[in-house]
Amino acid sequence: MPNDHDLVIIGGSLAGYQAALAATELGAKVALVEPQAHYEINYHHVLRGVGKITNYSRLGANIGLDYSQLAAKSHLSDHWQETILYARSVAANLIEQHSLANLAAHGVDIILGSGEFQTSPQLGFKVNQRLLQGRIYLLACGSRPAIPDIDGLEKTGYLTLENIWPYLSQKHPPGNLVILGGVPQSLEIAQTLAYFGYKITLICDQTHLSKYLEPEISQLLIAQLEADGVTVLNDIEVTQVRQIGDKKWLQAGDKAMETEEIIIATGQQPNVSSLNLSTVGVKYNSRRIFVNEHLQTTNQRIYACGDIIGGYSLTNIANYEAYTAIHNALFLPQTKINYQCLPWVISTQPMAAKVGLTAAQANQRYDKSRIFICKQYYKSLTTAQMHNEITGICKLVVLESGEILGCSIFGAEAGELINIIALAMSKQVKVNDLVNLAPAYPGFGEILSQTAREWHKQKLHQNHLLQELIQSFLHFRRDWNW
Ligand SMILES: Cc1cc2nc3c(=O)[nH]c(=O)nc-3n(C[C@H](O)[C@H](O)[C@H](O)COP(=O)(O)OP(=O)(O)OC[C@H]3O[C@@H](n4cnc5c(N)ncnc54)[C@H](O)[C@@H]3O)c2cc1C
Ligand SMILES: NC(=O)c1ccc[n+]([C@@H]2O[C@H](COP(=O)([O-])OP(=O)(O)OC[C@H]3O[C@@H](n4cnc5c(N)ncnc54)[C@H](O)[C@@H]3O)[C@@H](O)[C@H]2O)c1
Repeated sequence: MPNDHDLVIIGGSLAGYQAALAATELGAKVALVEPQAHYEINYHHVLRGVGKITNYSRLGANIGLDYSQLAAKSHLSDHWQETILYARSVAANLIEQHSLANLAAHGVDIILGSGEFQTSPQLGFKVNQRLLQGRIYLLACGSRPAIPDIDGLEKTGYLTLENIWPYLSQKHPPGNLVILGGVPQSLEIAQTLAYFGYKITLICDQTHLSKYLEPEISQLLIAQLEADGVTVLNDIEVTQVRQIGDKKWLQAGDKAMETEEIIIATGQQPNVSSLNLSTVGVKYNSRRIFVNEHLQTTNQRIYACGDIIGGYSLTNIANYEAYTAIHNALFLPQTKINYQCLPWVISTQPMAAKVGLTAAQANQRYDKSRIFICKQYYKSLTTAQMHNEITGICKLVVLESGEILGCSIFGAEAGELINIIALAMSKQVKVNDLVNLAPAYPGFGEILSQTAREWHKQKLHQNHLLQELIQSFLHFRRDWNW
């Protein structure tokens, strides 16, 4: 029996949206199933922009400008409601830009609702009494918070990163919050709320905030969060939670603490329960759906992308996976997923950004003697001094051949700079080419060429023969005026 659609996409987030648009533009017949009319926008990026303003007025006051009144007046908690309203208006614009109506206008068959797979009479996805029959299916249904098994937590109640905004938008939100878990979004939200005068305690059960960060960047990030007013308790596990009166009480290591609300941010779990996946032979566990390197699930006609396949819970990664899946689904499943050159950021202020391997990961994969670690600090940059953005570091992990294995940056513009390295890595540009980059001056791009130059220095330092050769050559030219 012929299929009605080339592709049926289940889930209409940004990744599902982009996949539907890309496939339609290629001429495919696409249906998209999504239970909600609007996709969710998180406010914290917009709020952080406003939060920065007080930081600037504080800086003005620090250097003796008559900003003291402004700094005092602009205590942001006084303007919380207005700022939330502003964030909502930005969100509304973004929602309109990525609306399902927009997709429908491009010819995508939009079905509002949630459904399930069935195998009889043939493979299909049943939603609102309608059976969608696609040649290929793409699962992009995302994930939801995974709640840790902590004594008393279910009874006491909690919020998650997904449902905090309606709660925090109330007229008198609580001023004292505990965030449990060090995922990128929890760090960003902790810092943003601290800008607005919230008393935030961030608890993470590991020594470093994340296993993906270079240890020195993790330390700088913790120091920055603390400087912004977040209390960071790392290497501590929360074991018990209780409600006492109108307060919540937590046992974290040997510390007992009281808070008004607990926000859980300890990882995600895939949205799989309602899809009837076992009937169609799609295997999964509590963390993810299993996919091969072409993003096919254990049923070859069903692909998956984004948070539902676990791994990196980030929008840019979900979008990359969506494009790869579309390509494989519509044509031949030949393109392999490769995360090596994909950048990711933690959008704190300043940002932490990374692509490729950390030094520790490189040391596990290669002989240590073949690896060069090049570091440079932001304080060495003219532009960093000019803009008072001197907190920061850039770290490059390079193979002896000059191949760039990875880069981690913490500092101003890190989220943009990392894209240059990601492109360099994907095009196999060597570290030498970064030395010759000649970035605009003054500018933060200088940190890349300065860090790359460290590779030259280290190479030369190691090679005594070359050092002597260069010395003799220069000596010869001086003496012979040649
Ligand atoms: C608070 C928060 C802040 C974040 N901030 C950032 C950030 O700043 N930068 C960044 O890169 N990443 C961020 N992320 C992560 C990012 O949102 C996800 O990695 C990304 O959205 C994953 O895309 P996805 O398509 O897999 O899933 P989702 O975006 O979760 O979308 C899944 C979609 O599927 C739909 N759906 C669910 N169940 C079904 C079903 N049964 N049938 C049909 N449809 C279904 C949902 O309604 C939803 O529209 C943030 C996440 C959170 C929770
Ligand atoms: N963390 C990052 O910097 C980062 C970067 C890129 C991608 N990701 C992706 O984000 C997702 C989650 O990342 P992860 O592997 O770091 O998180 P995870 O799921 O292993 O744990 C989430 C966080 O909560 C903390 N935590 C868990 N239980 C706790 C408890 N009882 N008390 C206190 N803290 C507790 C963990 O230490 C960790 O910081 C993964 O899909 C990962 O691939 C994370």
